[in-house]
Amino acid sequence: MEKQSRLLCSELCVQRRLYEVTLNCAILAWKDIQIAKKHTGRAIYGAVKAGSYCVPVCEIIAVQEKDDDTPCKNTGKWQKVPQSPADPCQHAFTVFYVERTRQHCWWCSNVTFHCSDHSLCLLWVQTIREQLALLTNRPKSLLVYINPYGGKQRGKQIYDHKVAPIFSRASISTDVIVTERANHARDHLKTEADLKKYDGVVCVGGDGMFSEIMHGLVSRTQQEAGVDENSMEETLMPCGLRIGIIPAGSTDCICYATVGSNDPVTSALHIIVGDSQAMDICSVHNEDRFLRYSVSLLGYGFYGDVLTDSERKRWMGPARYDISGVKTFLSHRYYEGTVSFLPAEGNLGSPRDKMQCRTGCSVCRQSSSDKLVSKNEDSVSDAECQDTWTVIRGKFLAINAASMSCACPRSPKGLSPSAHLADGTTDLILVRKCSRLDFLRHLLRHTNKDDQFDHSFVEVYRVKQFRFTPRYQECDSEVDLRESGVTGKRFLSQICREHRACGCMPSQSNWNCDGEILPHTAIQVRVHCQLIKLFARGIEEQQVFEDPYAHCAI
Ligand SMILES: Nc1ncnc2c1ncn2[C@@H]1O[C@H](COP(=O)(O)OP(=O)(O)OP(=O)(O)O)[C@@H](O)[C@H]1O
Repeated sequence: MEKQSRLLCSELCVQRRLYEVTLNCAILAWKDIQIAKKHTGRAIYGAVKAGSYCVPVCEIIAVQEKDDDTPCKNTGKWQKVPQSPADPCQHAFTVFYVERTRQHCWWCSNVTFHCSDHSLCLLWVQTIREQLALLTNRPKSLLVYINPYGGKQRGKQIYDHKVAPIFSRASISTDVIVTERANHARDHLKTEADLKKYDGVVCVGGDGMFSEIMHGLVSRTQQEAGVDENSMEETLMPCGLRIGIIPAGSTDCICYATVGSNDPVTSALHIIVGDSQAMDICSVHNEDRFLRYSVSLLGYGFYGDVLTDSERKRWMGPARYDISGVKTFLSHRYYEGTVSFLPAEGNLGSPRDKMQCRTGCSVCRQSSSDKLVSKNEDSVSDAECQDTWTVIRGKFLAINAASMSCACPRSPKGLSPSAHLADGTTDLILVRKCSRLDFLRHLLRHTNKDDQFDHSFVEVYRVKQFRFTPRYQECDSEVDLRESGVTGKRFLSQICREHRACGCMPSQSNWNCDGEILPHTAIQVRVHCQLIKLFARGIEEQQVFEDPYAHCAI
């Protein structure tokens, strides 16, 4: 058997009749190693037909020596390669790798190489393992929280059947905690978890569960760094551990917007290959009190009302959002108040830029970090920008701040298609009072390709900070000056100026903060650039999926 040791390269190449494993230090080539049939699907078949095939070794998940006495049971579809007496292939190893399928989904595929020489097989296995061990961005130990009640209550089942076997295949050790109550994961992360033991934290659940994990991790990091979360002026400390999301909720918006699908296996594979996607976080304060963090949508008016109504209909399951949506649309309520904001620098683009990348593909991430560098070089501190605050007063059907596209299966482009995950900004969308028909036209554009901002009653700004004060609280401050008694103050603050005679309650909505209702309507919001990292890579461009050479990662 001829062994060759040449070239430096990080690829495993398969060529027509000569199969070569090309790893970091050597190409090992043997003519008698065969791909075990074309049973793993069109990727390998296409590769053999096309004549050559190369993709980075970094998307190999694992390699396993195959015990020839045990028939391969991986998918149930596998057949052992028939062995002829003239060509006995008694030894084999299986490479597990990422295969891209449709709609941004990944699949764990495998291919088995057969060889007559046992020591050769072992050398391949050992060399591939050594190369995998060099990939230090891959997690080896994870802390997993499962919400057994999220979505259709299948979180535990999804983890046990779809995710745990691939983690184990990739030799990732896990500590699993099945939550027993709301905020169990957040509190555990904040106070008890021994985070030094782990390379990442994984949540199995929906957006609410992700929010718990994110709050726990961000708060813990600030505590350890001695940062006061109640102060709007403090610069928050970025978290060291990455977060993985295994989708098992009702909407799974954050997973969808960062990975491109809500498929648990795809998310597990992104965790295994050690992807990293930075993400901005908005802190929300009411005066000097920290309320919550937000990563996706802060919505007052329409989206606040939909959430408030849907919370009363939890028993309906995911259908509650549709019913509450229709009800809220028909009620057509508008709210008065003042929005003030600090616009982002011009080089960070505009929400009306043509959509290029929804979430930060590698190209976009690069350009974004370039912009961030230039921003730092300019040293434009928030303090220097204080005098550029813009103030808008009016009657609004909706005030939305989208820190990411908020794309989901219902709205494939999302609320703000060009919003970037990690550029330190949020897109502030103001929908002014308009007719029901106009508002319907605007809402429908979330579901098609038309420009949803192209209406006279819609304004959109890319901002770094914003504040909202509802009209009745503006009255409040005026009343404060005149009233000295606390009781009187509280009473009058509830009464709308125009309706003093009738004493009716002023019209007010709630803020929907990533699916949670905030207890205050007057809020101050500040975007913190790249505060956390996810095990994700943004939505890959479609060509990656359409390229026949990119279907498999070996
Ligand atoms: N063991 C538990 N019992 C009850 N509630 C829990 C438990 N664990 C977590 N929770 C809470 O359940 C809420 C909803 O969970 P989750 O986000 O996983 O599902 P969902 O609401 O169906 O999905 P989505 O948020 O994507 O719409 C979260 O806010 C979380 O705090």
